Amino acid sequence: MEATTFVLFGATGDLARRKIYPALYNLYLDHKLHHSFSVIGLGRREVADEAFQAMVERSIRDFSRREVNDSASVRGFLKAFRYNVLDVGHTEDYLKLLQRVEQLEADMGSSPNRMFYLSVGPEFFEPIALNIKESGLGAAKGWKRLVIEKPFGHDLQSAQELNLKLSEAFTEDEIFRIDHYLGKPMVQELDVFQQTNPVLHALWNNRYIANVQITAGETVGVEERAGYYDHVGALRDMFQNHMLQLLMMLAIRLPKDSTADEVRFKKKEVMESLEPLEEADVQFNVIRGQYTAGTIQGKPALGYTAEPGIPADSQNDTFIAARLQIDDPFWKGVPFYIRTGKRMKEKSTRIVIEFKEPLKQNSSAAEDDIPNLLVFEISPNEGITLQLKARDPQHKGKFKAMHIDFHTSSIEVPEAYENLIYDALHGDPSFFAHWNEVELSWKWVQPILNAFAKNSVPLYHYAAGTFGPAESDQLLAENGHHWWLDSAVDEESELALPVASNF
Ligand SMILES: NC(=O)C1=CN([C@@H]2O[C@H](COP(=O)(O)OP(=O)(O)OC[C@H]3O[C@@H](n4cnc5c(N)ncnc54)[C@H](OP(=O)(O)O)[C@@H]3O)[C@@H](O)[C@H]2O)C=CC1
Ligand SMILES: O=C1O[C@H](COP(=O)(O)O)[C@@H](O)[C@H](O)[C@H]1O
Repeated sequence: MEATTFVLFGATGDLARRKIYPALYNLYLDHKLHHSFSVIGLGRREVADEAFQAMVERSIRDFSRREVNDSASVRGFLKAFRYNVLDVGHTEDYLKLLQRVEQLEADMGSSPNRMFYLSVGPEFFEPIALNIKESGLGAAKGWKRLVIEKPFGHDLQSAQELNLKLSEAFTEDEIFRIDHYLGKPMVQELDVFQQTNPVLHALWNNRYIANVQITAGETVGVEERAGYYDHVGALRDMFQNHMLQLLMMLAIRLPKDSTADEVRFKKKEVMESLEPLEEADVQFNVIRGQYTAGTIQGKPALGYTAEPGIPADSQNDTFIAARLQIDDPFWKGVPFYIRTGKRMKEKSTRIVIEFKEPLKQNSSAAEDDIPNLLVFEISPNEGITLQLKARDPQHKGKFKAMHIDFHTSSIEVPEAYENLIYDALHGDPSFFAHWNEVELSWKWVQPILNAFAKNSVPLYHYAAGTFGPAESDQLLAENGHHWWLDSAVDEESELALPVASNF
């Protein structure tokens, strides 16, 4: 890794405190940062370097996955941090920043490699990129990179406009669009499992797979983000980016040791093969939901429209489930079911692959209740479970579920932001969203946005603490399928996902 100046816009914000500083600290502890690595934090408020370092220290104490108890390490880490006042719209602030960056590079004797991280509201992405160009901050001899947070646009047109503007200041190779789901370790493993394991490689197609189910359930509601969330909804907040990225990562078929370019090319192919949804067909393939009052883990939860800051007549989607089809030789005929929602029964992101059962049509209904599944637990717990249908030795003629399990402990596993920041520092774009993917995702989602905007799709309600509206079950039932493992939290179920002993 080369010496780098990490220029952080939005250094006093929530994301920086909760994710970016803890990630940098863990990279530092793992000796994954260059000894000349330095950070210049930016924001409008006046903060002295020492006060900024104290803020960073608080953040790592509050949010690092590892205990912070070695004061020498903490001091060594904090030495890298400085702060400058910068208002996004003030061109003179960029010139002051340039002076400071150049001075720092000269003091450190390091090459002018600059990573600009935009941890600010999306309305600032464009002016910042253009000011970086015009101030000369982006004109040094070393490399420059732009790391940009979501949301990347509000719809297809705004995303295209934003991309055009950014490309005036940065080339595609220099833009690293963060989708933090791509940084989750289990997501980064998906292509490896499929490429390197001959069993999985052989089964990864429509001959053996009946359907794929991708769920990202959250127990939280809108929290303090009512203003943002009510204009965005589950479709833009989670589905267009994180959920479609999970679909791409699962569906790509890669040769061994693929390059970043190959990964991105294959992901683009998946998106191009996704059967488009006409606006008139949205109602048949997409379920729009909104939570009402309910109970989550024994605690009462307000309904969405009773949340502070949400209009009483809001039609916003807090849940979405969709049925998608990939029209390529590997996946044709395999439905991909995707759902995500707030205020659901459990916090869990997982992918469930249900295998076909050749003899199913001849078997009894009871036997049909035990499918052969491969489950990738992505977060907050991480693991893989293979559920096999087995004979029940205690009940002759009956079957039961047998589980083969692997789980990891969250302390050992790097946080998504550690992986992503490390990759961006190394210039590895494999786990960042290429513009092609982002544009194709918006294209696929646009008819749904249109249908929602016209209210031509029903808004179904679900009680907080459930798995979403009953209509989402119906969506799968139409194809003879069933959301598996919803019953994982139901102790009486035979399909209970075993709790890993080493968590
Ligand atoms: N928070 C999260 O968990 C996540 C956030 N994101 C994205 O990350 C980005 C940042 O989010 P978050 O940290 O929550 O936002 P916050 O509102 O907490 O922080 C915003 C930051 O921007 C700075 N800022 C605001 N206005 C200006 C301005 N005119 N000039 C310079 N700096 C300014 C603020 O500093 P000051 O007030 O000192 O100017 C502050 O540091 C957003 O794009 C968000 O969508 C993405 C995923 C998760
Ligand atoms: O990007 C977002 O993701 C979080 C969920 O992330 P996770 O890593 O906890 O699964 C979601 O709460 C938020 O609304 C969304 O903007």
